[in-house]
Amino acid sequence: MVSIDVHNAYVDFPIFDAKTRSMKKRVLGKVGGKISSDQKVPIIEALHDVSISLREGDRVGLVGHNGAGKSTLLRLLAGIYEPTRGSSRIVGRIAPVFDLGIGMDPEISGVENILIRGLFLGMSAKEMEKRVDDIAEFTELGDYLQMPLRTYSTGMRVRLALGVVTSIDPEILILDEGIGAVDAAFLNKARDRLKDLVKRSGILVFANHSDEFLMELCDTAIWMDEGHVKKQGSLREVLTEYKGRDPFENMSQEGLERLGIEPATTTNGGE
Ligand SMILES: Nc1ncnc2c1ncn2[C@@H]1O[C@H](COP(=O)(O)OP(=O)(O)OP(=O)(O)O)[C@@H](O)[C@H]1O
Repeated sequence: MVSIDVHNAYVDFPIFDAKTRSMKKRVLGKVGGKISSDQKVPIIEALHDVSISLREGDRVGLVGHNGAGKSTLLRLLAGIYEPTRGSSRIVGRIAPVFDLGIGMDPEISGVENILIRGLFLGMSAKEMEKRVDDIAEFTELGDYLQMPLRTYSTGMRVRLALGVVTSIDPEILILDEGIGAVDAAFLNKARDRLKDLVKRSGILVFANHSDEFLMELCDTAIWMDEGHVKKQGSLREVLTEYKGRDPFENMSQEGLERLGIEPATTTNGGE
């Protein structure tokens, strides 16, 4: 059974080369974790006393302002960072998708990159061999799949990367912003594959700034603020408090239809 348990975890980054030269005017900081300078070396407190328990079937969206600690938390949940203090216990095979293009080699072909990227995401060579034709078809890259990756445009690389990412069978799927940054037309095509991917995953943790995208893939959320968990609950509840308005309010007609929500439910006692 997959699970993630984080107890009273802190992640600190000591900064050994912080500049001591003061500025003429003190600038008030609004983003980022707290910087403590009681010690000789300034320390950025990226995560502060975080406790989270996730189980099979949990689909969690991560929201918060720039520097709130979302990426650091994702890295902690993926086992990439160890807590400076506190504990984290992760049971299950993790597929961390922080950057779609990571692990791609420009000198080898598209097909070879599909296989290697799959291994990087925890699949076996045999499993990837079985999936390669389906991925190739999805990307619509045709003969380009035999060409070195350096000949691809940015969008072509994204197609390849998204094809691989949506073909894996992760027990724990950790998705960072990047995946929402692909071109809208192709994302539409990838939407069903992404949804299937999430259905196959034991646990999903997904950091994204788009309400629509979050609502499509997640049902609960965690709001990070200055390195700590400010609120945890249903996605709608957390988004409403974080944004100061109901996320359904400004959603496009198409978005509402896709989520299977009647537009009338978003207005106050509307027809
Ligand atoms: N490798 C690092 N070294 C030093 N400080 C870091 C490092 N990574 C993150 N931080 C700091 O930790 C805090 C949290 O950063 P993090 O990247 O987790 O925020 P975020 O919520 O993902 O932000 P954004 O939405 O801007 O990507 C910030 O203050 C940042 O400066």
